[in-house]
Amino acid sequence: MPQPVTASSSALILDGREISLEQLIDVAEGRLEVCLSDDPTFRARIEAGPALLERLLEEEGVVYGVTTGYGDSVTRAVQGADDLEALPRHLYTFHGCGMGANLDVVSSRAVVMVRLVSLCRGVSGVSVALLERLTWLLNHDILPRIPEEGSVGASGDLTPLSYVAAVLCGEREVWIRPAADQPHALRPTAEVFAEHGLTPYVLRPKEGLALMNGTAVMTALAALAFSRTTYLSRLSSRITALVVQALEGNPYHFDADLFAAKPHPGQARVAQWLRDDLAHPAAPEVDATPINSPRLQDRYSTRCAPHVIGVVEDSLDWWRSFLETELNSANDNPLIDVDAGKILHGGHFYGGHVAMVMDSLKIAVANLADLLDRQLALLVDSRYNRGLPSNLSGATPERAALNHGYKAVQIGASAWTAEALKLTMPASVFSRSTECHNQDKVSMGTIAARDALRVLTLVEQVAAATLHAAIQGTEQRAALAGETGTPPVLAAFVEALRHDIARLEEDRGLEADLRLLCARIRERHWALSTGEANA
Ligand SMILES: N[C@@H](Cc1ccc(O)cc1)C(=O)O
Repeated sequence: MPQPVTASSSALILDGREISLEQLIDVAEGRLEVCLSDDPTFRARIEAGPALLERLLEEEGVVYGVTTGYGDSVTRAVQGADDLEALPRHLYTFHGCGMGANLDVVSSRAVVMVRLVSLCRGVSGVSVALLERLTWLLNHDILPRIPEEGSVGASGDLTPLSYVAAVLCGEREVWIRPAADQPHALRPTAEVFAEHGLTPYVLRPKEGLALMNGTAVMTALAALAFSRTTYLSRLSSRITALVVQALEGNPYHFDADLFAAKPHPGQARVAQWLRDDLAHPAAPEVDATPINSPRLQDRYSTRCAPHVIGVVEDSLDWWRSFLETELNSANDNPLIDVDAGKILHGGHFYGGHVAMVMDSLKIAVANLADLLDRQLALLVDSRYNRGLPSNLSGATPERAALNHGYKAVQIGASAWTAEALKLTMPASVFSRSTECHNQDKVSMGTIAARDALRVLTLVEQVAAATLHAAIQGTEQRAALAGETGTPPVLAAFVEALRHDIARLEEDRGLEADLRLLCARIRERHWALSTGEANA
């Protein structure tokens, strides 16, 4: 029996209470351990579920998935102690048909954590021993290998979650670090358990369904996508400020009075960030000279940036609300309501809310790529960039003919943007009737979440490309404008970036720079809020 980790200040105590998306991400990214509460009330509440089931079985009651076949096979009775014990084993076994790439280690951790949080609600009929096994996996950083394809997102994520159930029972493979300083590698679960003196877990009636018949994979992936989106949205605002600065754009497009007239709060927040970054608090009054700005109106990719990025910012609250409700819900079937003394048969494994969040998030995020790609197009084109070199080449005038600066980077950004936009097709509208028409309306939430993550990767690449060019453009503008110079927040940011990437003078391949910038974005390297120091 694995020993529970004792609570330490850095451990998140799980006792059936709600957790936030941020806490989930901290666990997934390995910053936070979890600890199952030893509060007797919590443990008694959990144990009451399997006890009620046992009682029902003794009285020969009928419970879906415990004394019946699964799904459409509900009409087949399963009887006899041996068959009742074998049933959950069959469930994960016949679902062992996952395909596609394996989820990475962070995603696998998130999946295990999301399932654990849900089962801790105490209405899924699992034992404390099963919760302890899941906790043990997380704290030993031993994680199931989970192939990412094969879920229709209602009946939850049956096939990918079968890999969690099978691992608890000592089967299939786990990710484990060979040594503390080495990356995770795959090994047979049985071998790893033997080394830890851990016997395979034997699932009790209903525990297979409780583990698999829920939305943990899509919710875990969605939480990771949400987290990446919050940073990308803020970074897109910073990049926009650099582009406005490099293009000598009109900073008064972000005036506070202007945004008070159309007061979407997230959009107003982006305008505020732009005002702070550009150090332009307010537009001048009409009788001041010069009127407003030498260029009255910029193109939409800068003038309307708060309106594009604002859609992301204003959606964060409802995305969070859907995802946190799903994360903290019991989403399997049937539920065991001990207080009411009821077995409740329903369809909480239907991941429609996650699907909706992911379909809309990927559309809003792909629009960030489109915005940044248009900004990059203005930067590199000497017809629009107000005196900056063609393709922002940093070469000396004598070598200008030979050098092509950001030409290929811009072509790359166009390709990544097109690919991101192409992936915005909603997944949730592609329901298929399946499993002999028992699952005749499904959510496709897991596909939506996987799409969203791919879109995010592409948009982060576009952000890296535009950022690289934008700091080059900002420096070139400063050189042209002389002492009027770069606003302090932007100057500090450019300086921080110059620790990582050199100015582009003579042509050079920028793959390594772009990969480094993408990694920096993923690790939220720069503190972007006004007033915070840059990393
Ligand atoms: N979620 C299904 C159960 C199910 C489980 C496994 C399956 O292979 C199919 C269906 C239901 O409750 O109706």
